[in-house]
Amino acid sequence: MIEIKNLAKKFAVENPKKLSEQEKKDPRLKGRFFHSVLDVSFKVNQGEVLGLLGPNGAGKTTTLRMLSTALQPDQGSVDINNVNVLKNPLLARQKIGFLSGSTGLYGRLTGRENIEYFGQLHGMSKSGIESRISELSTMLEMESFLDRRSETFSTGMKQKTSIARAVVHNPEVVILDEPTTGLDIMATQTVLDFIRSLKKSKVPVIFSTHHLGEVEELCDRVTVIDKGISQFDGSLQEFKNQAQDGNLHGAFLATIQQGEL
Ligand SMILES: Nc1ncnc2c1ncn2[C@@H]1O[C@H](COP(=O)(O)OP(=O)(O)OP(=O)(O)O)[C@@H](O)[C@H]1O
Repeated sequence: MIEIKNLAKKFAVENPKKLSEQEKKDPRLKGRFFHSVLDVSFKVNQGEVLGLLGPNGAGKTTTLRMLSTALQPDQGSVDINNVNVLKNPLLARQKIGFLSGSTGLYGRLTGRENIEYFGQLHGMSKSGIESRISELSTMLEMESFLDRRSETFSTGMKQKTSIARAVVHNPEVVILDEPTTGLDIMATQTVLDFIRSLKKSKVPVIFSTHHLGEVEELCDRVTVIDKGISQFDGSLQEFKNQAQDGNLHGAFLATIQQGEL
């Protein structure tokens, strides 16, 4: 189980002129600081998949980066199976598999070598890494390109390799930042099937997305972040109930409108 309580993160604004017009009008801009995340809380149980939704700039990536310990929160707590992971980032990295939107692969290494390298960083044995790569390459349909240099990869091949690399150490929780962005229909389906298989093996998954179809297909729980605040956190059915006709687009818009009242 992973529980996030009252996370907050602000960034110093180095050059106010560089802010977008939208950010200049955003109530989260207070003096020299932009409060990207003000108050985000949610919870995912064993074997549940949580979809993190929100408009552009809502604070989803900042939240996920705090969960993965890439960013230190100003406030709040992250517990995985009742262990406060923020107090122990090394333990957190063992427990969490994180796919960030911007992780680059080492172009001169093959797909396999990229994944192996991360397995080594996690202290896995050679044979453990080998059998895990074989398992992941089947699940993510990577066999045909696994031994090619990753600089030659398509977007889909890169993404599959990045996902395999993120979960090579069999993490207790998997966090994916927009895992299907830029992927074609086949690659998207493979990634969604992979999330489904994590769910089957009871690994909680948190993923951000702008695709409501993916939420309908996969998610048990939904959290909607708007302007740095979790405006909704509940089951998929509770989320659907936000709209009179149970339509996810309607539920999303109703949640955002409620937050603006
Ligand atoms: N390092 C930083 N310094 C200053 N501002 C930042 C920093 N990182 C994020 N922000 C700002 O915080 C806000 C939230 O950004 P974030 O990337 O978390 O949004 P998001 O919900 O993931 O958006 P999207 O759906 O567009 O990916 C944005 O206005 C962004 O410009």
